[in-house]
Amino acid sequence: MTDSVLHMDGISFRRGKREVLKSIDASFEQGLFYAILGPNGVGKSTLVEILAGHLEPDAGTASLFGTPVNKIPARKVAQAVAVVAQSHDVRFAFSVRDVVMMGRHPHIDRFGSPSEDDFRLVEEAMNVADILHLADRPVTEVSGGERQRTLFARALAQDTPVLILDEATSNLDMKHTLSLLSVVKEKVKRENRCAVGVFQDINTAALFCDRFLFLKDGHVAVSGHVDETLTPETLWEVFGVKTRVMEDASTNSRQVLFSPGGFHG
Ligand SMILES: Nc1ncnc2c1ncn2[C@@H]1O[C@H](COP(=O)(O)OP(=O)(O)OP(=O)(O)O)[C@@H](O)[C@H]1O
Repeated sequence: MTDSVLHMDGISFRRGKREVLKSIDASFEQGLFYAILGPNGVGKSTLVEILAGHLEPDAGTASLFGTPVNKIPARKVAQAVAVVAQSHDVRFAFSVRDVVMMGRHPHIDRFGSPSEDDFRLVEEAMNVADILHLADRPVTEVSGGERQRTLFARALAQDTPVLILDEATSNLDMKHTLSLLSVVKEKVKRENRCAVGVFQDINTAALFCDRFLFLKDGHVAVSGHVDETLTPETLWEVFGVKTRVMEDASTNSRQVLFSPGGFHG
């Protein structure tokens, strides 16, 4: 047993005949922002869905604050873990404000109404996600990126110690990607929270995350500090792409250069 916020112990998960995750061990601690990376279909979303308690592993245990997630009532899990997934499954025409208020539901008594604090957190989250001007619009009638920011705001309003981002910024413009991930990073550092994000864009992940976890063939291929793991060797091993990795002094972060034909040498 560890004192990690989230812990995966021997997690395996099967989709049909294919074993997607094969005995994965991983720990996620407070005060750190983790990036999960790897090729399409490798199991990144599956892994975070197991962490969030949305999927039951075939073997192994996912724990939240030392207790198996599947032994914790869903409402308690929702008080501790907020998830921002990609926004295509929003089907009902709730207003943007009502969707953000849904983030407060795990904290409001079943027959109670939102308190002043709930309303304040909702307004703050909408402000951070830059959607105050959309508050009364049906969420089905805003753009894909605006809907994504609504789901981001909902998770921020949920105000949990753990935040899981599943390609949460993939369809956001640069400005909103930078501002929302800055807010997440600040919460992780100032408020000692834990964030775990699935990213396709390695350079965005490198700007904000402290630790990388690369998946390949159902296993954790490489994991650790960004400075130690974000190397041309790792990117070749995991993605089969030749790259250059540069140290950017102004942001103090590593950035990857890609070339269509690959770099040689
Ligand atoms: N609902 C589902 N039913 C059956 N198989 C699924 C389902 N969702 C995903 N899979 C399969 O499980 C495997 C892992 O999918 P997952 O979505 O976790 O991968 P990922 O690494 O997040 O991929 P991507 O980078 O493409 O988003 C893939 O082979 C995928 O085809």
